[in-house]
Amino acid sequence: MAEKDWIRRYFAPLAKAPGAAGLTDDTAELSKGYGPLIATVDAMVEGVHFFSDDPIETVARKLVRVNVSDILGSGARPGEALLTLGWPQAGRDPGQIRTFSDSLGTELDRWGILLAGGDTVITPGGLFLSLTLTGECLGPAPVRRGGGRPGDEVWVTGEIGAARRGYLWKTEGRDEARWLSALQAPDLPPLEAGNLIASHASAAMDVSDGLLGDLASLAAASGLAAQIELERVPFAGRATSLVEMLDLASWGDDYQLLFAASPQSSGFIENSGFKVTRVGRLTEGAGLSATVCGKPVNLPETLAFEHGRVGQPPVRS
Ligand SMILES: Nc1ncnc2c1ncn2[C@@H]1O[C@H](COP(=O)(O)OP(=O)(O)OP(=O)(O)O)[C@@H](O)[C@H]1O
Ligand SMILES: Cc1ncc(C[n+]2csc(CCOP(=O)(O)O)c2C)c(N)n1
Ligand SMILES: [Mg+2]
Repeated sequence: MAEKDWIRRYFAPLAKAPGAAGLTDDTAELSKGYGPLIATVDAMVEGVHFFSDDPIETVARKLVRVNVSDILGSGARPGEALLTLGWPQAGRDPGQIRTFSDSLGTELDRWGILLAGGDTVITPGGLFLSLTLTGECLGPAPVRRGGGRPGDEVWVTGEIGAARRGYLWKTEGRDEARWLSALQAPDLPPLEAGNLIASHASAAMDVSDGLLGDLASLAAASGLAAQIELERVPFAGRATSLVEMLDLASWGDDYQLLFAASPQSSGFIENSGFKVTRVGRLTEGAGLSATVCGKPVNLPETLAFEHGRVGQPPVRS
């Protein structure tokens, strides 16, 4: 079996988008709902975003989720997807493509996403994946990082740092095995989080690179300063020291949602039906400052994951 058979057998059955043309044409016609149409793309590379021995099922799940978080964080509902699959020419059984497509199909269904098309290639390197995902805004426009106002409260969904704990377990045998699942396929807030953000957030984004760095980005985009109260952050497990808090809050791979909202919305947000925690606020000024129980803390220079930065851990498999 090769490219054409993989597409026909494994991906065509998933291509439920009305404009997918059964994956037999050059282009897909994308659907547009009532709200503005948005798109995001996130790639995943073996040894950079996942380990070579991660189950192919979780690689498929993570690929979908890292994109869904961007759509929810814009106050939108996921729509249609385009998949790029770069399969290694050696070292990985092509029989895994079937398992990958089964898991991908289940995960796309879970979020109501319809596959519209994609591309399949062989690569001399490791497994490479990229998903492009559209979304339909639930409000009149996407919620941007830059809409925050002075006095807005800052909220985060779910927990922060579970994937970091999974990585420490995998690479150093530190922490507990139970966190590995969060590294392999992050837990996301539910679809309703997109509605909450559309209705109440002045600014929002997903937390992919690290809570502290991402909050600094949101504040900068809004032309404001941000203050974070670290003892309020819903860390996965118990963070017992400042060093641990800073580590969990600056590593990334969380895919939770970070947003700013007027204090008038706080009652509604607290009763959203899923986990959302107030962690800080936006003020006039610039930059990020942090406190623990009211005491200012010094923040490290590096607050987020960044590809290509000197000092980033080496690519590993
Ligand atoms: N190679 C590229 N070409 C065009 N636009 C890009 C490219 N890389 C990033 N961008 C754009 O830059 C902006 C920021 O991208 P970035 O990947 O940092 O977003 P993010 O959601 O925080 O990322 P990630 O989920 O990958 O951590 C987005 O608008 C994105 O579309
Ligand atoms: C094998 C392996 N090594 C390192 C990491 C850590 N990691 C990789 S990308 C990223 C941030 C988001 O990336 P992007 O900006 O591409 O969305 C993080 C925290 C991992 N998950 N697996
Ligand atoms: Mg993002």
